[in-house]
Amino acid sequence: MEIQIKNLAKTYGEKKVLDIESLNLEREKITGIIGPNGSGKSTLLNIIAGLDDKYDGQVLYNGELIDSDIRKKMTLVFQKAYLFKRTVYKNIAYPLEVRGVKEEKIKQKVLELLKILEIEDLKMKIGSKLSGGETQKVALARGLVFNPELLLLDEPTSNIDPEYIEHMEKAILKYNKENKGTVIIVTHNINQAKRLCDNIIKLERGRVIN
Ligand SMILES: Nc1ncnc2c1ncn2[C@@H]1O[C@H](COP(=O)(O)OP(=O)(O)OP(=O)(O)O)[C@@H](O)[C@H]1O
Repeated sequence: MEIQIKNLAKTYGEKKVLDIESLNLEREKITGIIGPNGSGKSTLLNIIAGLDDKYDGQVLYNGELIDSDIRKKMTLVFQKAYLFKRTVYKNIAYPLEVRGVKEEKIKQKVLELLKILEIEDLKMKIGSKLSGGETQKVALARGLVFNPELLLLDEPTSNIDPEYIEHMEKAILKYNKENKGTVIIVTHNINQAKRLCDNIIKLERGRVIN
């Protein structure tokens, strides 16, 4: 899938926080969005995710306006994810449950992700009681579990210790290569952007800088 943005403008009160004439986010690629605090990165991610429709211009998903059917094909992993007050297993299983996937298949997928991300020890812990870093690991697993067409990541490793970041990056790359999943990742870590991304977009005061 690909995202096409045309004449996108977003304002809060008097302030224009996004002003993008034209931008294409390529299918099956990993695109990084970088830029200083307040440059509009999260705002752009929310708009692409279909969580914010108060803007001018067009944001198209494979040439179509984003509606509830399209929203089901993608997921946004927030920097501070909200996990349910149930086990980590159940949290990760949730996107598959709501899509009516059979119990056996759910089990297989959840166990696979717990293994890939090396978080098997968290399996029976309660999601809402995890640390910030643990929460980010589980949130990534929950995002990956249903093989979305588009995975949107908002600073997914901001609370992760340096040694573990590699596991998360590997999981993202595996999903991108094996499932042809498209990824858009907001990161402040320029080295991470270089390691992961096919394309890097820089925002400054809501505009794309080349
Ligand atoms: N709900 C809101 N109401 C008013 N202004 C907002 C709101 N949300 C964001 N903004 C403003 O929009 C601008 C862009 O914010 P955004 O969160 O997209 O930046 P960002 O690039 O993701 O920043 P950071 O790197 O700090 O996470 C900022 O100036 C911010 O203050």
